[in-house]
Amino acid sequence: MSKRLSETYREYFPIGAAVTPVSIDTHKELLVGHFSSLTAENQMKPGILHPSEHIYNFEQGDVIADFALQNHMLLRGHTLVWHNQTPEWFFKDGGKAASRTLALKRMKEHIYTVMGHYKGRTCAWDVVNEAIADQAEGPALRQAPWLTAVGGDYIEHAFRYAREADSTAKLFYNDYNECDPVKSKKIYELVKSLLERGVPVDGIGMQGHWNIYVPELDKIRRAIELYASLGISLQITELDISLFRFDDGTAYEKAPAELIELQAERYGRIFELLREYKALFTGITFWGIADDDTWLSYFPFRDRKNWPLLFDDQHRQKKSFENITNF
Ligand SMILES: Oc1ccccc1CN[C@@H]1C=C[C@@H](O)[C@H](O)[C@H]1O
Repeated sequence: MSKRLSETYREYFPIGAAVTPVSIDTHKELLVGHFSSLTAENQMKPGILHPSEHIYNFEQGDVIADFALQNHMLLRGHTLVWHNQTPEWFFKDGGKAASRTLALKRMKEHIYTVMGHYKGRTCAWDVVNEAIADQAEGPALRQAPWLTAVGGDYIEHAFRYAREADSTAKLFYNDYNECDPVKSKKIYELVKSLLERGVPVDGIGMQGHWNIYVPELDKIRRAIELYASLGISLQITELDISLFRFDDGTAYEKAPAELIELQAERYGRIFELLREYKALFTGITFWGIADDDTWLSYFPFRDRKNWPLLFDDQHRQKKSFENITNF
């Protein structure tokens, strides 16, 4: 019997995957065999859940939540307050911009309704996603509709509403490029200031959209140590290891063997590091299940094939899988 990923990591942390209502069917064998936590890749975001003020669509999210329940898996909620995949109606009032009061009322109602619907089935929520600007210079917070409508305290309100809505779920601040020395300091300062004001943040989600070159291991280590110094839990929430640097538009028909080898080495080293910090991590989630099911074949370049995960296009275990399970 080949190794089962989640069994191998039973003493370390739950191993999860981002799924869709389609992939829980097409990749069921891999999911049930190797993963113990699920995240809805898109089906629990405002754009799908709450397309207009008085309409909620829980059907797709429920398919994923039901699958997690039936297969005794954890479920991470992703995400409540974000600058992307969030309908414009949240920020409009007739022909003008919604007031701060109206925007906060809608945020509260969204969070209460969505978290209320999944209460008892979600172990954690990415309450706020990607609030920090990537630019080294300028304001710490990225320009975002919630920032424009509410002001800089939109993040604090989101977490307070979330705690009121579901006191059992762990509440995460989630972001990418989270190991960049400049951005990690800004994430740290944001969460530190929230905690100092008694805002209920339970953890930091390090998305982990990495590649075979960067971030270097010492940058990952420094970010882990920096965030851990806040005394909150950590999760890798969207792990994939691209074969390309972010803005490299190179394309291949088939994954070059030497890059797959580099990727396997990289996965091995990264999981060695994560195991070293197992006391800090409460979950490691991959952003997809197998290479035939990755958003990176469509981002940042449309229809440019990528092979960032542990299982290949035919759902076979890659060298990366072996390198993180043989230790
Ligand atoms: O790695 C990035 C680079 C630029 C923008 C966003 C990201 C990551 N952003 C993530 C990726 C995919 C979405 O499905 C997730 O909800 C989002 O959190």
